[in-house]
Amino acid sequence: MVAPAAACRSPAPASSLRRAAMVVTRSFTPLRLRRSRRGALACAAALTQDELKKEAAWKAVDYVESGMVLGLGTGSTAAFAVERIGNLLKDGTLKDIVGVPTSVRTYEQAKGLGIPLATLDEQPNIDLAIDGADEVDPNLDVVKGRGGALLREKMVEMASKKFVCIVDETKLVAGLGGSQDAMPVEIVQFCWKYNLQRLQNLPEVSGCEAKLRMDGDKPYVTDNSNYIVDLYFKNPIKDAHAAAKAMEGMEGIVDHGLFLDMVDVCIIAGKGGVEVKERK
Ligand SMILES: O=C[C@H](O)[C@H](O)[C@H](O)COP(=O)(O)O
Repeated sequence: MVAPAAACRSPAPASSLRRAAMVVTRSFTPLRLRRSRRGALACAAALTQDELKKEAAWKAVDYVESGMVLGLGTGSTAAFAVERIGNLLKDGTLKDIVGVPTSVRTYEQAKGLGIPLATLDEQPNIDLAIDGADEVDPNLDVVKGRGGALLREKMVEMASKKFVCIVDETKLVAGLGGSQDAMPVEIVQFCWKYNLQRLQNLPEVSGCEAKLRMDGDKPYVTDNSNYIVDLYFKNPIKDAHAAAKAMEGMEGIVDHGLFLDMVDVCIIAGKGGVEVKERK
């Protein structure tokens, strides 16, 4: 089942960007590990962050149907979804899946699991993308890219009819930038200091500290041969749409980790259970 080209998302019109998304909680499922009331308490308390990530990932795979073209996300949460898809293909529950990986890492994992793969050039119309996030705000706008895969993720997820984001509850923030951890920006290598300075001084992200991401004693290089500047905020970004627009207008900035108006469904696994939130 391949989505028609018209079904792929296009950037939201400027007028709708500042409107708060309507987000509804569609369902709340107690954790799968709960078997009895007594057991439930014991299990929930014992769940690690990785187990919560797996809960969210497995729930997202319920959206996968045979015949779909899938965007395969990157990161520790998405890896659980990729593994699950591989296993369901192996045991015959799923058939005729084609995966479009969002990083070399995910390509290697999916290939190892025997998932048939294609590039975005070969499969530009994706039915469903499943991926993790670093921060999720109440509108289901997210920060992505702490694993360095933001550019390919954004390309694949923009080309997807539906984007299901999977997180554990530690990723929830009141406003993007609020975790006081990195908001990544992918930049060209050429004169990177010039762009780092410009990012640091950009009024729309005022007050941030910009740092070149390192890999040991060398700059970190993305799958696309670019560098990453991580922006650290003391307070949440005031207007994420304005910040995104400002960065998109800068020469040498390839892309940024603000994924706005993109997530259709967010699956959040917490100690109490798994919550499914939908953007309407
Ligand atoms: O570049 C990495 C991706 O955007 C990841 O989806 C994101 O960093 C979340 O990763 P994790 O699931 O490992 O927390």
